[in-house]
Amino acid sequence: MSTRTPLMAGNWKMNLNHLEAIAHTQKLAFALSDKDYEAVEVAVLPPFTDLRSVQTLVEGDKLAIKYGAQDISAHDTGAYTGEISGPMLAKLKCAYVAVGHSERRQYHAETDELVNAKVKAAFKHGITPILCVGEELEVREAGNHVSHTLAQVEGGLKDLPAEQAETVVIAYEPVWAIGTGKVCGAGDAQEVCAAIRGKIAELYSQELADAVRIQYGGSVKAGNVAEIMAQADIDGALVGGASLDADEFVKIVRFRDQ
Ligand SMILES: O=C[C@H](O)COP(=O)(O)O
Repeated sequence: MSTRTPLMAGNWKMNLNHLEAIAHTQKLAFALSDKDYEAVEVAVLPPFTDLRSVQTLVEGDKLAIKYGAQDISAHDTGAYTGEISGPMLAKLKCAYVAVGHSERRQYHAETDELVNAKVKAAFKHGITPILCVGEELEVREAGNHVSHTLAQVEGGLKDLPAEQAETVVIAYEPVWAIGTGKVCGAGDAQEVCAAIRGKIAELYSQELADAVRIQYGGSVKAGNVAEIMAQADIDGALVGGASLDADEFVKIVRFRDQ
């Protein structure tokens, strides 16, 4: 297990309307205690339409839960119908934003170049990007998963100054393990996460790479989180489906008890 503070983030994807978001966040807040927040940073990534409600709840009740968005526009303002900008997310005091999630890459044809622009847009507005990377099944079967993922890391971090790179969060999510119930073996996940840290060391320095948090994502549940978190280069989880069940997500946050 690493010495970096773990980040457990629930990516709700396109689930929960704003009323459900309030109820869900309240349930998490009720279950989690100071002891949990001392050991783990907890974040939720609701849909855009829920963010104001979650912000109101978190600020009103002074909750320690962090929140963020699932995507960000590369542009600050302008004629970009349907997009949500960094200044808008900053105004909602988002701490995090997922960038380059495989579902954005797959369904919205996001390239490494666009993902890099979004990473920079997040930092420009004081929001920490969670840069998502990972290979499709055919890439893994061809044995190219490490080089594929490292190219995404390099593309996503291109021209990023060291003071920003050291605070970025990387989420390694093998696409074939997302929402499928197929978990990447903890050792296999560790292999790629260690390679990601090595790539960051090559791009910046070992000291900087040692500070970066790398999450694993892909069918994380209470039943497998302890083994995943036992790996030296895994510093948290980006949780999809299981984060929609408050009791399950709390168990994931309490991975040391599982
Ligand atoms: O962002 C989260 C990941 O895509 C993982 O989703 P999952 O936990 O439903 O497999």
